[in-house]
Amino acid sequence: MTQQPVIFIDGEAGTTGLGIRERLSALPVTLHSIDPAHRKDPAVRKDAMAAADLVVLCLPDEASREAVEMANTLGQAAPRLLDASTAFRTAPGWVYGFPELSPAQAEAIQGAPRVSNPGCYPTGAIALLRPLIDAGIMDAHYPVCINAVSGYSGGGRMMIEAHERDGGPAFELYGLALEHKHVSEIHLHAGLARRPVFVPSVGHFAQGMIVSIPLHLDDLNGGVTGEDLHTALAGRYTAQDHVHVLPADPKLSAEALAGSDKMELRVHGNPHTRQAVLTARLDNLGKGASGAALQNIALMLGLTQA
Ligand SMILES: NC(=O)C1=CN([C@@H]2O[C@H](COP(=O)(O)OP(=O)(O)OC[C@H]3O[C@@H](n4cnc5c(N)ncnc54)[C@H](OP(=O)(O)O)[C@@H]3O)[C@@H](O)[C@H]2O)C=CC1
Ligand SMILES: CC(=O)N[C@@H](CCC(=O)OP(=O)(O)O)C(=O)O
Repeated sequence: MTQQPVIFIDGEAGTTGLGIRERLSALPVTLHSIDPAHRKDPAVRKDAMAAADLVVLCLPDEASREAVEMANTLGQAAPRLLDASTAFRTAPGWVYGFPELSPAQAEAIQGAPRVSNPGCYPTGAIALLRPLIDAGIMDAHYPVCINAVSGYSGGGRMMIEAHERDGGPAFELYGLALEHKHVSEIHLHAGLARRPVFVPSVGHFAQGMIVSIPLHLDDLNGGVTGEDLHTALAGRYTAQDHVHVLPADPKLSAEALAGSDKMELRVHGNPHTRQAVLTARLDNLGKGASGAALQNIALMLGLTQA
């Protein structure tokens, strides 16, 4: 009998770590767990890293950087790494773990020693923008503005506790200093030349997300219509299991995909006003975090999800 690959989730008890652990039953792998009482003990974590083929880091950014340093000290015995934090998403030497990014990306992830799992908001924004820029429909200098709303689980354990214990706020804009940690990731991987304006928000619901991007069609190239945008997106994702391009819907609830690892893209165009709104709907904990991590784990280990 061939041995199953061994996975260690550093941060297994956190929101993202738990989501990945639950999903691992869909893959033929062995999970190497450590005693939760020792979850921050460097010696115990280093031994677990040495025992693993793949380590999934589900830690705050600074702890992720320290974990990578720890893995580096293992030299030849260092495991492959998948990092769920923001720390390495634009870093040289890391492959961006969004398999649908381009036709070559899944293969790049398969062979990569270090993969960064995308952010939840960037997953939606990049999925909408990158195909339009690659197709020459949107100029890379287009002044992109991105609005988004997330469920409170996106803020991790602290925000979950604040909402579930104290009950609010019902809806809150944040990131209004326009320096949200996801902007550089969107800027780079969407292929934009100009820094986008990004306005995130959080609502009093646990899971779900909508990313929306308003467009003036006359400022795109070639007199395009909403149908042209739909065709460009649909053509790009036709063979993808996790990304679906659907007809416009006059109303979208952010919670509809809670518990799912899929993402829905739509183009809401108005031919009279020559305007459109692109939307991506996903679960911030699904395709926005743990579901995407599972896709990357399967690719990196050459496994098929059950
Ligand atoms: N929640 C989300 O929607 C998403 C989160 N992410 C990213 O995933 C990462 C984890 O986030 P999330 O799961 O939400 O966070 P949580 O706060 O829910 O979990 C983080 C876990 O890491 C543990 N931890 C903290 N510091 C260390 C350390 N030095 N050594 C070992 N363990 C440590 C924490 O333990 P303790 O609680 O005891 O401190 C906790 O169990 C973050 O980088 C986040 O940005 C990515 C996509 C979406
Ligand atoms: C609602 C909320 O607070 N969301 C988080 C983003 C979720 C997250 O942690 O994103 P990463 O994938 O980059 O880790 C935030 O805006 O910081």
